[in-house]
Amino acid sequence: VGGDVTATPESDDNEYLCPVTIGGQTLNLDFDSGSSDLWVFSTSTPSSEQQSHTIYNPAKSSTFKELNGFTWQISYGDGSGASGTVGTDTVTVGGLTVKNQAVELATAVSSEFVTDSANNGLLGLAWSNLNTVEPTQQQTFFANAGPQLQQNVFTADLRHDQPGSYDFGFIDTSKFQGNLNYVPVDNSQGFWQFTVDGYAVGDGATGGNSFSAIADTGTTLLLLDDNIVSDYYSQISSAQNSNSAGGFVFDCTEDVPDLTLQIGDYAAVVPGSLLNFSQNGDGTCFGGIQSDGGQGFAILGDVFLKAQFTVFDQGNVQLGFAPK
Ligand SMILES: O=C(CCCl)NNC1=[NH+]CCN1
Repeated sequence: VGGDVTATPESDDNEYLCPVTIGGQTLNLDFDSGSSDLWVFSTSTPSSEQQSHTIYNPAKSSTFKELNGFTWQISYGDGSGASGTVGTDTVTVGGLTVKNQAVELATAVSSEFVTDSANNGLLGLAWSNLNTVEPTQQQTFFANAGPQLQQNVFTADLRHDQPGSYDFGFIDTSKFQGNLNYVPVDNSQGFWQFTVDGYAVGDGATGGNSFSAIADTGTTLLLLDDNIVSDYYSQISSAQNSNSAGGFVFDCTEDVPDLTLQIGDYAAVVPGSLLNFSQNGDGTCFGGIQSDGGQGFAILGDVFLKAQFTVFDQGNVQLGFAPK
């Protein structure tokens, strides 16, 4: 048994939304390999915060069960957050069904979520030890689905300004070129965390120290150590770190170099076209590479993942990458 679901980018590829059916009700959720809670806008969300969101109504689901007294509270790397209560229901993603899946109902959401009306919640795809439900931590959809999958994997094929897909339980070899390159994952912090062995800017030599990174579909950009960020933007003459823009910007007319991350034997190339991320409206453009804020690991978000086909292998605790 497996599932294939379309991942549709919001404007500027800010995030990717996928249809999920919960107790017969379909909502578009942000699939997030950097967190492990499945939460939704619901009838428990204050009406002032519901705005034009699609909400889940547990009272209309014949399979919903309240987990009495259970709560959750999450904060994300970008400072956004949400909290609420918990129940279980039948959850279906691309034809793959999990019964008695923990579904977290938002009773409070931060402004980033209120104003993002296309996003009706998140489906966490990191490891279950990151789940925030108390008093009893809950399993992710992918962890619960594992036993019924032919291969205990899910894959991500995110694309620039066009629909991509997530597949659960199988690897579609038509979605990538050549062979998959696997690296071991350290899931002790709950992330899809692995080691990057070096980097190169443009057609320069590969150098630098090895560093830790997480594969995170829930983060928009490619967040790296400040030294690498400075080295990269030193190659773009008009680049500057703009407080008002919130990061590095450069003239939109500039030729933007590729970035290559050396992952074991695999040279993961992120083309310059993806690194000129968005227009600021004043002739400057916002870079797809920005600082990771010095938190000790890099965050390889959608800007990186758009350039690779990625296998999240729960069975063997490893990640696989291939060009597309
Ligand atoms: O929170 C993180 C970073 C973990 Cl280090 N990624 N997931 C996410 N979801 C919404 C915004 N960001």
